[in-house]
Amino acid sequence: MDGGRIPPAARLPLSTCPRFSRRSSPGSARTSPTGRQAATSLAELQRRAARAAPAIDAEELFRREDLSLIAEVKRRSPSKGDLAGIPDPAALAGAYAAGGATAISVLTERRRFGGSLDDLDTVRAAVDIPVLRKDFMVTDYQLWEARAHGADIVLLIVAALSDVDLGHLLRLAGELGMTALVEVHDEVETQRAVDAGALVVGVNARNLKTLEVFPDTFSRLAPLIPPGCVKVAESGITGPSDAAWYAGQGADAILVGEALVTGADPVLAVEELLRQQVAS
Ligand SMILES: O=P(O)(O)OC[C@@H](O)[C@@H](O)c1c[nH]c2ccccc12
Repeated sequence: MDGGRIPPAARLPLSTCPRFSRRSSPGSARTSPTGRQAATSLAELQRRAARAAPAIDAEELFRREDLSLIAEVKRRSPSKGDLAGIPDPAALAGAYAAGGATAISVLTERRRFGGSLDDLDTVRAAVDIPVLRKDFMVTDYQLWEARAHGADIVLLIVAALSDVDLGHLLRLAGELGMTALVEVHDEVETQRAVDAGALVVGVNARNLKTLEVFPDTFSRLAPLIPPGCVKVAESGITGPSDAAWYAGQGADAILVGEALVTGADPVLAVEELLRQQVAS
């Protein structure tokens, strides 16, 4: 796949995916993928990736724990607007790690989520657990960029990718030593993820079109995911009882953003999520 090629946009609503938005945002040339690509060549990123510390094997860590927690650094979301200022992403990530999080997810998309690659750098420098670059990853360039900035995990959203591109990016992530969290929303996407060879499948309970959360999505799709895969429940997890419920439904990991960035004490919140009792 050509690093600069724009994939079919039709499957993801424009409101959710900034890359496909028709509105141009002033002053974004440096922060948009094409702007960054003009400033830093792929060859330069590849040199930086070669110098970066090797990626941590997050997939293996997810398999080791009863329930792993991926704790998210997220300032804003399209569904909720402003969530938290997060003036010190390093401190927040450090708190998550101190509470026992298995990995940290960092939103790097700017316009809708208020994130940046600077946030990724800051968090990477602050913690020694795996870091997920959370963005709409559709090109080789973005994967190399993630690795050059020290990411261990990348998000691949099935709804945003053709089968060919999904398979290609999954392979490239593996070649770069990174774990791919392959995100699905329905039965068809789950089958596509499995067919592509995904080993870590994230079930996002948030409907991409309406942005509503449907917690039953995980229990509906989990049986379609082969037992050898790591199953991650994503979105709308508000506290320990939700964590317990997902653990009881067979989730190996949960991904939590809003509840952690809006809470008072992130160390305690992470500890409580992980102390959950599996609901019988
Ligand atoms: O803040 P929540 O409801 O706990 O959700 C976290 C995470 O699942 C959500 O941020 C997310 C899941 N998939 C995404 C894709 C892009 C941006 C964000 C996301």
